Amino acid sequence: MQRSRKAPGVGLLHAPFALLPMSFPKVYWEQALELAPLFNELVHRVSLDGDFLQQTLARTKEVDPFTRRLLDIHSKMMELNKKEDIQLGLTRSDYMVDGATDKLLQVELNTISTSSNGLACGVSELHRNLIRHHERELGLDPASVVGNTAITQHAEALATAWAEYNNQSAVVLVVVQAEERYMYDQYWITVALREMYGVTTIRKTMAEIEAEGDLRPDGTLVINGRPVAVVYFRAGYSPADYPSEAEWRARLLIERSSSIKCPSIAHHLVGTKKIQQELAKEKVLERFLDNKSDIENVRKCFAGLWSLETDNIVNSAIESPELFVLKPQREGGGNNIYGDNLRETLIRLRKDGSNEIAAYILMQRIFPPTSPSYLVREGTFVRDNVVSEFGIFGAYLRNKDKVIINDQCGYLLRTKAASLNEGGVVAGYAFLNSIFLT
Ligand SMILES: N[C@H](CCC(=O)N[C@@H](CS)C(=O)NCCC(=O)O)C(=O)O
Ligand SMILES: [Mg+2]
Repeated sequence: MQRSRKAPGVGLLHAPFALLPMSFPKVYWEQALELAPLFNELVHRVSLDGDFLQQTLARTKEVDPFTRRLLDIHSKMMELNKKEDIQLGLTRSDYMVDGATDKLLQVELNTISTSSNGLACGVSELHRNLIRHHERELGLDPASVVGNTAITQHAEALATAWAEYNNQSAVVLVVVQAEERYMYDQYWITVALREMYGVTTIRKTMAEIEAEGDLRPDGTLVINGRPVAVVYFRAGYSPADYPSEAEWRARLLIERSSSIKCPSIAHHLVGTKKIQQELAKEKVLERFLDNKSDIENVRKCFAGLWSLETDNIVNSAIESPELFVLKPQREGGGNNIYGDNLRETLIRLRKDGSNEIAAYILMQRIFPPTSPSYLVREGTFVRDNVVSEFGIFGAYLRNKDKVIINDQCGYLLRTKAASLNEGGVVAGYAFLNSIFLT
């Protein structure tokens, strides 16, 4: 409808969901839970190493204007020697079970706008109700559907960060897209913030922040007279979020402020695919994590990750493109390259000999086991053979040397037709799902 995506309550459509929960082996659930605080700590440590971020992304910077703009803001903060005493990271580490080896492999680590934290809770409640309602026919135990703590734990992390900022009249600023199909996912978090913690949130686009935001001499970010304690980015992760210089000025204004950024520019950069690929190289984890078994546990969930500088890998990807995924430094779903398109892109990049290869990474394609499912979209269902991607949200809050929160904070299961390459709910491919442990 005309004003849907702008005005709440107009032109509602239910989010796509799988009709019944998916059985998920407890061993993988526990492994992913154990990894959450390790990835939180890893993201934090890497975000502090500005030179590592700049050097690893230096070649990408030459060919990818979006990443270059992010890096420019990051280097400005380094020049200013800007310190972020209070750091809040709300991340999500996404995994797939590799059918060939039964290993849980990380697809990627998201460090900005990790969404569906709201809707994911709704799906597990919906599944519980359905199973309770049809207990006889289904023969499933409603209590076996794993509850989702994502709303309450995200609200708790944001409220605790707000309290650390220690200004009673301050607000949480939610940075949103001008047209947002997913606004109800966001609302669950902001309603919980108000009702559970009495914390006020305001929703602004980057353009509105540029127009209405100011920095006080002490660094306080003020929007319409309200000091901002926390900036919660639910936009700003894609070039589409920066249609003009105004949005880039807004990002810089936020970074220069004393507000707690979720994420800071450094935290944001840690979530790029190039950094993911660099961290998978020999001995790199040892730079950031101390404990041997932690390093072991993180490393064993890494899939194959390569830059395009390694000829033999590019050759095998050209020969069998179906075993790889070609990834640009983009977030939000729908950006990855598969199959024949992957082969053609690699051949073109090789022929051009251009350094555009630094804009991409190659990743081992993971083939999870398939199972039947009923997928519900716009009130109708289809039965299909599906695969799923399992994400654990992470919350990390630190004030100088004090780690206040370092925990998992809920889960997201996304299910899609096994025949599809791309995933993503907002991107229009995947369906929200929940799990029962087996
Ligand atoms: N509109 C933005 C959507 C933000 C977004 O797409 N985030 C990516 C990671 S960057 C993500 O977490 N996707 C999980 C849900 C999916 O599969 O679509 C919001 O509400 O914040
Ligand atoms: Mg992502």
